[in-house]
Amino acid sequence: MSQLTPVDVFDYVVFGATGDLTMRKLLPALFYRFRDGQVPAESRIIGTARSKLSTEEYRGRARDALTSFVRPQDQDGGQIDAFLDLVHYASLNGAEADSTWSNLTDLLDHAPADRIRVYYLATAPNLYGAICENLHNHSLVTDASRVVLEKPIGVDLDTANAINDGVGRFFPENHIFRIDHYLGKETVQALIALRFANPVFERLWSSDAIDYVQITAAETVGVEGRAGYYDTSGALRDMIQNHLLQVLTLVAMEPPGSLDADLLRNEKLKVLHALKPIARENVAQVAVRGQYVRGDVNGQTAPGYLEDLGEGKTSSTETYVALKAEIQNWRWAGVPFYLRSGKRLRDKVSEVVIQFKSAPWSIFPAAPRANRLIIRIQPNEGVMLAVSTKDPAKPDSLTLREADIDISFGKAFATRYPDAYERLLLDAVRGDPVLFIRRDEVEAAWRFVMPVLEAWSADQAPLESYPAGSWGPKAAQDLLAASGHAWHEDQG
Ligand SMILES: NC(=O)C1=CN([C@@H]2O[C@H](COP(=O)(O)OP(=O)(O)OC[C@H]3O[C@@H](n4cnc5c(N)ncnc54)[C@H](OP(=O)(O)O)[C@@H]3O)[C@@H](O)[C@H]2O)C=CC1
Ligand SMILES: O=C1O[C@H](COP(=O)(O)O)[C@@H](O)[C@H](O)[C@H]1O
Repeated sequence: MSQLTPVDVFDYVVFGATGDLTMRKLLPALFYRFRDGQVPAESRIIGTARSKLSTEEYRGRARDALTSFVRPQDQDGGQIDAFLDLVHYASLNGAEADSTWSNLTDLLDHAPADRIRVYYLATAPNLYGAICENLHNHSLVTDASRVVLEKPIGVDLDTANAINDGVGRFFPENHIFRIDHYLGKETVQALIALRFANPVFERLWSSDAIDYVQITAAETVGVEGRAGYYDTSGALRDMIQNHLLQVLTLVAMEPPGSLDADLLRNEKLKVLHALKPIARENVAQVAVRGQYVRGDVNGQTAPGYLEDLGEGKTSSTETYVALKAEIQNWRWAGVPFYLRSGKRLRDKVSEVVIQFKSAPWSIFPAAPRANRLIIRIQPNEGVMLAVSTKDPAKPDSLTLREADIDISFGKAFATRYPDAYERLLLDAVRGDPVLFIRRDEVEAAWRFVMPVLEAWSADQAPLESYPAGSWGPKAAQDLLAASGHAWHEDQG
């Protein structure tokens, strides 16, 4: 069983409690932490949404969600019943001042004033400001209250600022927890450990030894049931502005003075500030956008994006992005960071590839391949270092062959990998913001991607197509080939 830090009794109030995120991620995550003994018995999980449901009806929905999204081997009936006893429901429209707020206040007024209260906003982000204002006006924001904001924080810099201003009027910054679930992934945190607990890597971690870096989040799924949201977003907003830039900051940041949340986030922010601004007129040279068309995924024909949207729909929303980022500082000058993310690609894989430079001179008949460090975020979590070694199949010569020093976390640590939300949901209860995004980080990330969004909305760069089940448009290979580089899967 996992070793978890005890937390105080809390009330977790989820706005958007009937939605996909709550059902698929939040309730299962809270259930796992309850099962593992971290949730004190007097705590409550209070769902709210406009749907008129009784607590019993909501518990029925929550039970269905747990049955669908908790691993069968973890579905202990007694534990699920005990967990559901903590669940309550209050029907209300969070965006309307005169809605049925008494359904919520009646529940919360029973709790001691100093009980930890987490308001988790899992609704459309344009409601965040109004919900916070209504919480305030109904005297529901106590000193022990915090608010968790789901992504996306806005669709551009201006809307992000409006959301942050709206929430910031009622919650101080240190009570605002902006979630990026990539930071909750064990392997993303393992990246921090790899870099700063192992000086052997840190000594090599710069342009002295590193040629280029690739950060990939590839998915085989399409837009599933979220086409309405996705078509207004696209891959740049959905994945690059947040998850991939966050991973980039962890790869590139200087060692913080400690694991203190602000010291760590200060270092991440410096990386975002050091990103070379992309001029609108250069977008086509450093960024590729694509949209999937009908193709073959694992032997099955998969529809194209427009078919996924529905008959007769047209759209120029990108489902794939590849981007060349550069960091203007002493450590990273001259080292491209290639980011890419897409839907309906060949494999589901999220990884960081550190491509080291070649040896300056080879004494072997065939030059050794440069070393490559791969941090597998998911699946097959682990760290691999590709090294050249003597080929034992050719005993008469010093012929080289590549082999991996392979630490598979699954083999090394026989433990269940918790879903990212488990850690983050309970970190918010503990008031620990280290794995959450500070407002200035959100703004810096938006500032970086804005010229790309603007150029694309003005059609200043082509929208490439790629077959479902491929690795994306050819233009993404060309982006790297222009500098003599190649994506991991093209390296042979
Ligand atoms: N689903 C996912 O995988 C992910 C989602 N997100 C983000 O999480 C948020 C929620 O997403 P998702 O669950 O998919 O969305 P859904 O559309 O499935 O759910 C939205 C929820 O909000 C409720 N709601 C809508 N309006 C109001 C209102 N005025 N007052 C109170 N409740 C309201 C809805 O219930 P009702 O109609 O009954 O009011 C419903 O429970 C979004 O910001 C999304 O971008 C982020 C990452 C992943
Ligand atoms: O935030 C999001 O992330 C998921 C991918 O998450 P992962 O943990 O499976 O890598 C993505 O499917 C979704 O579109 C996006 O909103």
